[in-house]
Amino acid sequence: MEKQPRLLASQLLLKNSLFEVSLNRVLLTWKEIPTKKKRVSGGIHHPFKVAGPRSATAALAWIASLCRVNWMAHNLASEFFFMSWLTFFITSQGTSHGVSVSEILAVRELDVDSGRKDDGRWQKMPQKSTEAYPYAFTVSYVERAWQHRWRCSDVTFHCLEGALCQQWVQTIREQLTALTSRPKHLLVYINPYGGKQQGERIYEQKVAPLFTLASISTDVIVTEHANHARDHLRTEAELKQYDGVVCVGGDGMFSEMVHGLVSRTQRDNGVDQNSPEEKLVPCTLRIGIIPAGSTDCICYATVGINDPVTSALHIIVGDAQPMDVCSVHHNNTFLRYSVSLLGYGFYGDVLADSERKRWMGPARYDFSGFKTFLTHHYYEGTVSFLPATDILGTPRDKTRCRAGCFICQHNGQLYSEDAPEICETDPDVSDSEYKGGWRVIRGKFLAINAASMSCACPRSPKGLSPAAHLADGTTDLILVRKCSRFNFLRHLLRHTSKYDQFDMTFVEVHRVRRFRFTPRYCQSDSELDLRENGKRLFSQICRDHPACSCSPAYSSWNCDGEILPHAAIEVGVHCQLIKLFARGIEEQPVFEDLPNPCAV
Ligand SMILES: CCCCCCCCCCCCC/C=C/[C@@H](O)[C@H](COP(=O)(O)O)NC(=O)CCCCCCCCCCCCCCC
Ligand SMILES: Nc1ncnc2c1ncn2[C@@H]1O[C@H](COP(=O)(O)OP(=O)(O)O)[C@@H](O)[C@H]1O
Ligand SMILES: [Ca+2]
Repeated sequence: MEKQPRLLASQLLLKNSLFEVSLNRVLLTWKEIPTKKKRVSGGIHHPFKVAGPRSATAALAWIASLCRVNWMAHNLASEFFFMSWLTFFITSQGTSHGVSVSEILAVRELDVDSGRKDDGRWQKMPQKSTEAYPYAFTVSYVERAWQHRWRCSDVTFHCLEGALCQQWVQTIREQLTALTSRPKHLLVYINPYGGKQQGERIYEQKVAPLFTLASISTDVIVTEHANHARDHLRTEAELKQYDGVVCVGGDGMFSEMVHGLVSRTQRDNGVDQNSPEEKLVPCTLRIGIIPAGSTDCICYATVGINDPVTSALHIIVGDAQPMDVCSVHHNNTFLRYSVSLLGYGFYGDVLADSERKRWMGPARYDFSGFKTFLTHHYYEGTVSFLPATDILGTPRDKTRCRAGCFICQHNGQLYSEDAPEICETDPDVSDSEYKGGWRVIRGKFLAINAASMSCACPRSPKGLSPAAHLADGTTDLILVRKCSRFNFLRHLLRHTSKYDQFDMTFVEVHRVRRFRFTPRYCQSDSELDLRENGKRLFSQICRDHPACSCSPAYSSWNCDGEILPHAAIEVGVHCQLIKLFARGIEEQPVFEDLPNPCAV
């Protein structure tokens, strides 16, 4: 018979019950061995959950309170998850449990006599176990909680013999060492001023202990100024010694990481970033995000929640999620990269206004959003784009980009083969033209948004473009034409409800590979300075068009939370240029007889 050194099956004691514990290459399982003497009395017996309700009454009260909170928040998705969790809770009944080896975080021996684990933590041991089964080891593993949150759980097994205990610990450690995708050494940048200015505290209290538990060593840099992390990554950091880089902050901080890493990779490979047509070289190091910012949309859209512990656990287990990156150029000069939102008009104006109100923290976006909504400016210009017609998926799909997304895999392969550009015609659109596969649209726009991913965030859990994909090599170009304030409000509100924000006459959406924007009153490059010329043009336009609503000539581009210095830009998508320590949003169980709230 073939020898399987990693396979163990032992009778171990767990909370005063005997369990058969086994381990193979993919799963650690423990199953209660029924004994006639043993009788579970009083409520639901649930020996595995370390942090959870201890009796049936407590459990029901806990679930009821959470459901109530969810109901108040109108968050149906979380309720469905709770129902499925409840199913597990009742059916598990304390008899069997399984944990994927890939989700084991650590294993350590327990010094039963002193009640101390070998990592120095103290724990009270049950009296009976210590007498009969004097050796013990603890396995820490990932447990799924509500709304895509992950938590670290512990389970402690007791053994009759020391040798058996050691064999278990050693075998599990071997299994973990064999997981080559896990990082061992990380470079961490903390923005102490992001979001509510809690970055350092979040890292020290919630993340560092988990990294220590998982034997991950770190070099930590607390940034001293904006672009500190970007410049350090681009020029100084000795990247060879790290398995990944991590930022603690918001989307702006993540953007710094992307710029540092992508620029460094291009420089090392002799690629000129200033050429818009240049094929960029993908980065090998993965980026982790510990959310501590204002919007946290990258984290929310790649993990499903902006929760520091969840993100830390995704880093520890060594997840990898490829992501598209847009390059933004102006007149053959590189400006910036974007991974989430490129927004002209509404989102550009919101950002420009909110920058002056940083002291308000994350609420600045709501304040400036309200103000910008009231000003109701529109902007004239020409958008030309190259539709992505040869790929799977459209922006109006009901399917969503989720962990293991088939569309991202399929289109990713297609892009690596340099798919040809396809020319299409659409006679229905009167103000559009076609030039060599490019489509040209002129008009007055309240907003021009390009979403390379859904841009889901706590403000809009389905995002700006709910069907956008993280790694399909395209961006969804959303054009919101001039309309009444009431209609624009309806459009905005639909971002927060199940209704389709694109199903409105003044909104169109295209899945594109490249696009360009030229404002109507575009000046030659030398004289185009938004801030200086803006006021002059504003009055000129108003003189020329007395009936207009006094909109200025230019807005600014919001590029992942940074203002771009030019309005005329050219954008290209680079498929799967970077990788994150994430796996995409995991599907939550859906009950067949009920509508899936995530799918509307
Ligand atoms: C009426 C409610 C309307 C809600 C509409 C919400 C749509 C939200 C989509 C947000 C997409 C966010 C994309 C991410 C951008 C970030 O890269 C970037 C930087 O993030 P960081 O500061 O964490 O570094 N964040 C941003 O640019 C912030 C954009 C946030 C826009 C919030 C807009 C709120 C609008 C409120 C309008 C209120 C109208 C009320 C009328 C009665
Ligand atoms: N030490 C620092 N001092 C000032 N600004 C910083 C520092 N470190 C990073 N930044 C900048 O702060 C901006 C906001 O950071 P971010 O972490 O995204 O928070 P938020 O989500 O609140 O905007 C980013 O543009 C980043 O470049
Ligand atoms: Ca994409």
